[in-house]
Amino acid sequence: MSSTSMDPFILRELAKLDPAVPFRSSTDHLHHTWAKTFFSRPELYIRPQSIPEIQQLVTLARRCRRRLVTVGSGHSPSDLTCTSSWLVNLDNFDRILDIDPSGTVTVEAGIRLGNLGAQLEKHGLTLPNLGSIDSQSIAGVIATGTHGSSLRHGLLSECIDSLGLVLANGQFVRCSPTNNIDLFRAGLVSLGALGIVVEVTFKARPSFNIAWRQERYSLGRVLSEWSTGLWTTHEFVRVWWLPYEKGAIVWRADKTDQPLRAPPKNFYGDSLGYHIYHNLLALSSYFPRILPWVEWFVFGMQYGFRAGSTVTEAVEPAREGLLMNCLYSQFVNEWALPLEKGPEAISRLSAWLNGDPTTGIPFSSKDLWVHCPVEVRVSDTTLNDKPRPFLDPTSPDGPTLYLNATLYRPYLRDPPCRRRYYEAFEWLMRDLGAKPHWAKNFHTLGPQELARTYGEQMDAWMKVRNEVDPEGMFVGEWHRRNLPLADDGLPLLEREHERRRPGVCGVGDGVEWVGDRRQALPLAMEGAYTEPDSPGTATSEESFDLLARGEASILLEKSGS
Ligand SMILES: Cc1cc2nc3c(=O)[nH]c(=O)nc-3n(C[C@H](O)[C@H](O)[C@H](O)COP(=O)(O)OP(=O)(O)OC[C@H]3O[C@@H](n4cnc5c(N)ncnc54)[C@H](O)[C@@H]3O)c2cc1C
Ligand SMILES: O=C1O[C@H](CO)C(O)=C1O
Repeated sequence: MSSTSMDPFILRELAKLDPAVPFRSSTDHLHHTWAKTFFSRPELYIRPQSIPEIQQLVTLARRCRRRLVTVGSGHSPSDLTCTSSWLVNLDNFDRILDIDPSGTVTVEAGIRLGNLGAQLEKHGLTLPNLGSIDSQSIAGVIATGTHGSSLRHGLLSECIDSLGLVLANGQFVRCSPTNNIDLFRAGLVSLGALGIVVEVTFKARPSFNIAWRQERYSLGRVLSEWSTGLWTTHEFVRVWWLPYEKGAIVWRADKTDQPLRAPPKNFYGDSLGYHIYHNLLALSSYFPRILPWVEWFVFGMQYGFRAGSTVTEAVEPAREGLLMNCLYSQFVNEWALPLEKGPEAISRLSAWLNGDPTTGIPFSSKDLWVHCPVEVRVSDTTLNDKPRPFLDPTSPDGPTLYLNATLYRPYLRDPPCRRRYYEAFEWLMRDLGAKPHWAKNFHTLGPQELARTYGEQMDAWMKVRNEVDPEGMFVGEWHRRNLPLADDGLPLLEREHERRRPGVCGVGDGVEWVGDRRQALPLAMEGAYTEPDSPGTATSEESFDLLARGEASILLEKSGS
C-alpha cells in the first residue's frame, strides 16, 4: 500500500478496519481508455486480491463518502470508467475457482477473456462465442452487453449461469435465474452501477476449431443475399462495409474437424499495410476528400480490387480465429436494430454518404468524408431461454443487426468529420428504432429518451439499482447523462467538474475527465461522517449535503463528535 499522499481522513478510517485484510492502493495512477480518448486521475487506484479485501474497500469508501468505479481492461470507448474518486481494478482477482465435469466454470471476475481461453483450453473447453478481441475482463464484457457476430448466438453473456456481487453495504450476494432473478437481470448489463461483480459462473463448450473464408462482395450482392443466406449459411458471419467502394468484405466461419491451416502470409497486409493505412488516415485529416481513394487503395491492396478476386481461407482454434486486428485508436458508435431493417439502414446511409440529398437524413453530407469499414454484425438473443438483461439493446422478438460507425484517430488525433457524421448516423439509427451499444461513443440520446426506449425494462433496472446502491456509490456523470437517475437523492454520485488536456506527453487529442469529488473531499474532515444507522447521527444524505455546502461544523455538532 502506498500511503504517502493518502488523505489522513482515509488513513484514520482505514485504521479502524481489520489490519489483517490488505488494502492495496496507490495514489498516482493515470487511468485511460484503450483508445486513449479519455484519461482520469483517481484519488486511489485499488487492486484487491480477495473478496474480504473487496468488502473492506467498499466499507471504507462508504465511510469516506467516496464513489467507486470498477474498471476491467478499459476497453469501453466512452468516459464510463473515468473517475477522480476511487478506481478498483480486479486484474489480480482472476483465478479459475472451479470447473465441473459438465463444463460449468466459476471464475473470479477480473479474469481477461484471453487468459480465460488459454486456461480453459487445457481442460478441452472454450467460450461459445467471442467479439473482435479477447482483451476484456469477463465482468466488463457482461456489464456492457458485448456481442460477437452470429445468428446462432446472442450476447456473450448468454452463457452466464450466475453472478456474485459485493454491494454498497459490503455484502456478498449471488444471483441467477432462480435466485434473486431481478438482480441477475439487472446485473447482466449492469454498467458498473450495481456493485462490484466478483464471481461469474458460466457454461463453457468443448473447444473447437473454425474454418473461415473471407472475400470481397459488391454491396448489391450483400443486400440481395441479406434475407437469403448471407447471415444464415455459416455459424459466424461478419461484414465490413466499404461505403465509397459500394463493396464489402464478407467473413464467414463454421466449426470444423479439418486440420489447422494458418492464414496465408501477406507481406502487405501484415505490417506494411498497417502503417500505410495509418499514415493515409493521418494525411486525410488534412485532406479529407482523399478518403474514397484511400478506401479503394487500402482495401484493394488487402482484399483485392474486384468482388470475388481474392479469397482468403484458414482453419484456426475458435479462440484465435474469431478475433480480428482492430488497428488504431478509434471512436466507435454502434447501434442495435432489427435485422430486417438492415437493407434500408445501409441503403440510406450509403446514399447519404455518397451525396444523395433524398435520404431524409436532415444533415448535409457536403464535404464530409468518413473512414471505413462500417462494421455490420448480427446476433439472435431470442434463442436463449434464460431471462433477458433488463438493459439488453437487442431485438426481443427476432434477430438483431449491429451497425458500427468506426472513426479512427490516427496518431491519437481526432478526425475532422466526427460530429456531423455521428449526428447524422445517430439520427438515422433513432429513425429506425435502434438502440445504442452501451459501451460506445453515442451522444444524442439523453436519460428521458433512453428511459422511453427501454420502458418498463428501464424502470425495473432502476428499481434494482436504487435498492442495492441507494447512495449512488457506483454511479457518475456517464450514468447521469444516460439514465433516469434522481441525482439529488444520490449523495455519492460523482458529477463531472471539467474536461481538460491531460498535461502529459503523447496523448494526442485525449481528454482528461475531472470529477467533482475532489472539491468536496477536503471537507471530509476527521470524524465528520458516521454510518447513517448509528443512533443520533446525521443521515448519510444529510452528511454529504452539509459537507458539500461547507457546513461541516453543523455536522460535527449533530453527530456529537
Ligand atoms: C478494440 C475493441 C474491440 C471491441 N470489440 C467489441 C466487440 O466485438 N463487440 C462488442 O460488443 N464490444 C466490443 N468492444 C467493447 C468492449 O467489449 C466493451 O467495452 C467491454 O465492456 C470492455 O470490457 P472491459 O473489461 O474493458 O471493461 P471496462 O471498459 O473496463 O468497463 C466496462 C463497464 O464494466 C464495468 N465493470 C468492469 N468490471 C466490473 C466488475 N468487476 N464489477 C462491476 N462492474 C464492472 C465498468 O464499471 C464499466 O461500467 C470492443 C472495444 C474495443 C476497444
Ligand atoms: O468497439 C469495437 O471496436 C472494434 C472495431 O474496430 C469492434 O469490433 C468493436 O465492437
